[in-house]
Amino acid sequence: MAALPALAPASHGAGEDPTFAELLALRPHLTMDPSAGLMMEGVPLAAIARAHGTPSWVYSAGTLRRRLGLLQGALDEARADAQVHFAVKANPNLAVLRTLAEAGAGADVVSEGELRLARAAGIAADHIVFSGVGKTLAEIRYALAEGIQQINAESAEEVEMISAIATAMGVEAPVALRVNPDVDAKTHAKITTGKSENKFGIAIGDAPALYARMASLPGIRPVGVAVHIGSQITAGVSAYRIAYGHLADLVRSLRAQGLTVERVDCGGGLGIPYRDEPPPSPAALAGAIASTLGNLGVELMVEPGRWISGPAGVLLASVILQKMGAERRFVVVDAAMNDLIRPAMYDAWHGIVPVSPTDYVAPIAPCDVVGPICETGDTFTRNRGLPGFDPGSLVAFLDAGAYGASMSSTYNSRPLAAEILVDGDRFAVVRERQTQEALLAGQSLPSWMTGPSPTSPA
Ligand SMILES: Cc1ncc(COP(=O)(O)O)c(C=O)c1O
Ligand SMILES: N[C@@H](CCCC[NH3+])C(=O)O
Repeated sequence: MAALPALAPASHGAGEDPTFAELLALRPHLTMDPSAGLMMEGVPLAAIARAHGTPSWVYSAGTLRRRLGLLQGALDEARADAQVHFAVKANPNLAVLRTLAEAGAGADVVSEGELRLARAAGIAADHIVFSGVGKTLAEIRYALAEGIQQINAESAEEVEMISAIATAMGVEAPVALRVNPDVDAKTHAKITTGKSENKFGIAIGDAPALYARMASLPGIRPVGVAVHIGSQITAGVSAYRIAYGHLADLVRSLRAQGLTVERVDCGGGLGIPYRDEPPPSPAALAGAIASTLGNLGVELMVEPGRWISGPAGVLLASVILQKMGAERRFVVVDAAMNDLIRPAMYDAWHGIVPVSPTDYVAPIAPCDVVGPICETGDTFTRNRGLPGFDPGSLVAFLDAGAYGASMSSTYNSRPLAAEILVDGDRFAVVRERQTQEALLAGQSLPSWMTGPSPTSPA
């Protein structure tokens, strides 16, 4: 094996990446113990890797509860009295959902699968909102049969579909209209949802006529309006305030038409600091809600995903090897873009910290951290200052509790990673690592193909 060049110490100065200490200081559930190494709550991450292998997603139950409580507290403080509905797409793990449900969260779902998960986690149907731009007939039927709290309709066409299904079922569908306020949330283009060019919601100018139509249709009970302007919003709360202001005007004009508006769904999108972004605080969001919608006498709800679960999770991975390329050092880990796709998809930055205490005192030098997948895009970071790792060293990718496991795939026929919940000094596997057999399961060969059965040993 070619010897690696000596690693020159690299300093983290102003404008550079945050240091390990800075990253950990902002994530109180992660601490560096001089003998046990990186801990999540009371559990050494090395013990989890020993017991259950890598790559593994590890979630802090305490952090889930704490962040839900902080958000709820900020809303209460601002007198924005809103129900918190966790956006299940951010983290659909059953144990995560149960943790949040026990702490009082409802759910925002976008598919029958998410609805079933939320119900299985113990969230009552009348605490669940069904969002999404393309719900199928079967999904709408299922949601109504469950007794869902609210369906957020996103088009005139969908309103007609819901009316027909509800009428045939002999039920009344509680429907809110998701409007598109044409507001720029100043986030990544792939995750902005409130601009007129985006596929989401109906143009706010078309809302009064459609809401009136909803009131005249059989099988529909118009309950209110909804908005969601994008995700990972870190440019302050001014876009929220503008969107909510439009929503408040809409509520007033609907009421002036004699229509009933009971509820306003304020959406999600509150960002988190992955690197050094200044995120809007829950208090600022709560203030924006209270100042625009607070005196309308409507029930309020919010649908955050990332803000609650993102910081609560890490992706724990092992270094397979280090190699020197022609130009740079590559740290090859056993996690890949099939596990955490955010860097490949959005050029997202995730903190990467070592687990072993010795790696905290070793000199650091720039490297690229990559996975084993056969794509150059399978790169978690470029030019990151990290120590020289021995094979088997553990690293943790931070803020992987939202849009991590939920967006993972089996690309390159890599099994889905295990998921583990930490609560105090306990930890448990809450989703088993997918087996190699499971990867093959469900596949079959057509009758005209000959040869050995795919499930018999070669
Ligand atoms: C309708 C809806 N609500 C809530 C969310 C949750 O977003 P976030 O995780 O950014 O809070 C999303 C995703 O952006 C969404 O599409
Ligand atoms: N999946 C995206 C966010 C999209 C939110 C979905 N509404 C991310 O990882 O940042």
